[in-house]
Amino acid sequence: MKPIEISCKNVGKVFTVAKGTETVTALEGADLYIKPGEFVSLLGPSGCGKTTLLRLISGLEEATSGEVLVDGAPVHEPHPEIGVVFQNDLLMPWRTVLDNVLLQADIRKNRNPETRQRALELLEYVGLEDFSHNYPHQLSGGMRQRVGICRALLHRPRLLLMDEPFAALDAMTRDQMSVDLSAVAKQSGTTIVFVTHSITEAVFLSDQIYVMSARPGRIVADFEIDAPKPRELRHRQDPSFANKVTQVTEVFESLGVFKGAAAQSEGGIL
Ligand SMILES: Nc1ncnc2c1ncn2[C@@H]1O[C@H](COP(=O)(O)OP(=O)(O)OP(=O)(O)O)[C@@H](O)[C@H]1O
Repeated sequence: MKPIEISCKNVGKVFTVAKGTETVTALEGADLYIKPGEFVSLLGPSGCGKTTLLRLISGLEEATSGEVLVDGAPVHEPHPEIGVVFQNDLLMPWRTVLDNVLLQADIRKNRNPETRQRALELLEYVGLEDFSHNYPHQLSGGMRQRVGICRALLHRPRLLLMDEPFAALDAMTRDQMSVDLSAVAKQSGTTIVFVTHSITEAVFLSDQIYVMSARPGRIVADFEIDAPKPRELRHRQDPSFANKVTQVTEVFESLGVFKGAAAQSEGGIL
């Protein structure tokens, strides 16, 4: 499995809305490069075009300007070797955990002893070996997201796209999922593009962070994180981690996404 390489050159996306009478510029002049096997986060405020950029990379949506290249070739349709994990786990409630993981095998018509074995191994890897015959409603939110990750990894995707996969989880589960994902990323070696609003999550997980401005989304900064992987929660206490979080936070402050407490206390309506 050779992980996918991605480059976006001056990519823009304009949506036509209101029955064709108005347009929304979701993305403008986005440039980025993702090395094969890299873990990259797209980080930015709500509505800045993170999901749009992810959909352009996946081939589900076409750019209105610029180019999206996957392994050097322009993307015009969904790539077959992609795995996707969304904020909502989208598990099928009538399928068991194992059958949910095997969904991709059923769609690709290759359910066989080998894919079943791989599904069971993936479930064991994420600590769900005792739940393979349970149904989604019998699991916690974190467990369901783990099933979703196993399902996305079943066919050994060369690219894993994750759109705020932990957004609906409580803080402690989210921390554990980050640790688990760091290990999964290292072991699978696949290229991962991860959308998040969380600065600490992005710094914890990524090799590279692309910071996006508010709409129309532009890439305004990028940061390289070269800490060894897989990462553990205690690494968040390292001075280098704190420095990186501060640097990224300062970019958002300079963009006016975050305001200081002094600015907040002006006005006196409380
Ligand atoms: N299919 C669409 N048709 C029209 N406008 C769209 C469409 N998809 C996205 N947009 C608009 O494009 C902009 C960017 O949306 P997008 O979902 O990419 O942002 P985001 O950064 O992922 O947001 P969030 O963090 O809130 O999920 C928004 O203004 C949104 O309303």
